[in-house]
Amino acid sequence: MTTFNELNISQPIMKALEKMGFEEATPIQAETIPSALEGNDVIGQAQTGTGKTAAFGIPLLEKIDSGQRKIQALIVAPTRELAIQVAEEINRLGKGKGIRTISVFGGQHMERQIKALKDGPQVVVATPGRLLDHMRRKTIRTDNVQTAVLDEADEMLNMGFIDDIRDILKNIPAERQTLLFSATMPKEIRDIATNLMNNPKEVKVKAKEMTVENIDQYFIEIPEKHKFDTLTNHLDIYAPGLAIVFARTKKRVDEVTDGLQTRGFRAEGIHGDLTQGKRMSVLNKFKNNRVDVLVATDVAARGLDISGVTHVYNFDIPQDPEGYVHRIGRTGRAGRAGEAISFITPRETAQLHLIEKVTKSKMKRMGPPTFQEARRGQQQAAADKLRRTIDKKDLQEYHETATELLQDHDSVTVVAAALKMLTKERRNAPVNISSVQPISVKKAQRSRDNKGGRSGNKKFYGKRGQGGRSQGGRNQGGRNRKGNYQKRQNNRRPNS
Ligand SMILES: Nc1ncnc2c1ncn2[C@@H]1O[C@H](COP(=O)(O)OP(=O)(O)OP(=O)(O)O)[C@@H](O)[C@H]1O
Ligand SMILES: [Mg+2]
Repeated sequence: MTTFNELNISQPIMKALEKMGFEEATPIQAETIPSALEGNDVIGQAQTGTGKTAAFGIPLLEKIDSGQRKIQALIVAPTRELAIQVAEEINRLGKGKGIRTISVFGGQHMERQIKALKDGPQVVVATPGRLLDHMRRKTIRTDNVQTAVLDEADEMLNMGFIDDIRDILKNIPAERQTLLFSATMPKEIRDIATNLMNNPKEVKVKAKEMTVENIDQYFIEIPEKHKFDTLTNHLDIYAPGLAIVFARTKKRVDEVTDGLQTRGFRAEGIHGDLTQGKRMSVLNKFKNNRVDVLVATDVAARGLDISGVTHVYNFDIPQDPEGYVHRIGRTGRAGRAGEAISFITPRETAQLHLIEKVTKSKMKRMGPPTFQEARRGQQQAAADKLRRTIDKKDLQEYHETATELLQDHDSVTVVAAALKMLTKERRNAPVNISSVQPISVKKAQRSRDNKGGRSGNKKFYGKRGQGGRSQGGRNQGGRNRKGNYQKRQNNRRPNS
């Protein structure tokens, strides 16, 4: 256990940490902060939800001269919502030191961003495409940048973003400190990373599995055409707090969302074809519990820190193991428990095994829940409602009517009627989801075996998403909480 005190952190930042409820440093923070404070380049790898943001945020903030209203640190993140979220956390950490952090990303008015940039923030968090735009327009000047950070580094150095990242780094003074963080770092990507850095220290928090151990992982083997009913049955039985459902394409996200709404769930979809305004409003509703199920492409797979997510569903199995790690890492954050349920079609069992092998974790088989079990789940939810009402103990004025009812009927019948009225009748309208090809493991495996060469890699990763440019980020979130944590995770690319 390491306290922040032992890490030589300045008073204003210590105060911020206290305010945020951080009592002790997480392992990745304990291991990277001292090295980064010494000025080293660092590659930091630790599981999802283990505080990597503060691990790079604290050292970069310590170096900033808040009297100077010039950009001194640049953080690059793959999606807009993540850029927003990271900026929020860095702002919280740096506020007491008078440091201002803003985010800039595609899909937002340039003029508005230029105005914010003129205000003299010392830290800018950006998606790559928009950052390059600002660099070309000289609305972002890099002469005073001392620290460059790639959050979700393996994603940023992947096919979609690598060219932009090279251009960005070329424009930042060579004496800079470079910090790279992610829950996953495939070897071939690490090699690329090392070339862009100055003798980096590699810190990998040791963990048995790549995934977080407090996430219970399950798989359900089912044919494609039964996925949707299985999903709604499962949601009924286990009544998650907040759930994220990952689907492979934007079209499937739309279809699953529509289907869930038809069946009475408070669901919304998020993917890269939506306007930025819509993306933000959907995410905000999800964070404020006005939406219970977020259906998403991989645009929501990385980095997002939303408290209250208890279940992650892989409606479609991800294309690579790193993607799996990041997706399921949206739950089980900062030491909390979570569940991940992956739907596997019979032809995708090889992909399941590949994921298990690479992540060194095991998914337990679960039978598909039946409609009867789902009905029972709905009744349980009604019974819970009844129990909560009983607990409130303000039923006096109903006693007389209740007694009358019990004179005419036995108590079980009366309670059964009340339950029937409270049970959410699931509209069982048929829902059709257009089918997709099963994931072929051969392709993924081939490129994995073809280590070393960028071309092999390209083939593998090239599938996901085209063109790295401001695909989009998003998300904010970042809530602080006390105490315990856990870690690790993996990643993939927002093709949405
Ligand atoms: N030392 C700490 N003590 C308690 N909570 C912390 C601590 N450090 C970070 N947190 C909280 O833990 C949560 C996860 O942190 P963060 O988003 O930085 O994780 P991450 O490692 O970047 O995950 P991912 O790999 O998914 O991006 C956040 O809500 C953050 O505020
Ligand atoms: Mg992160």
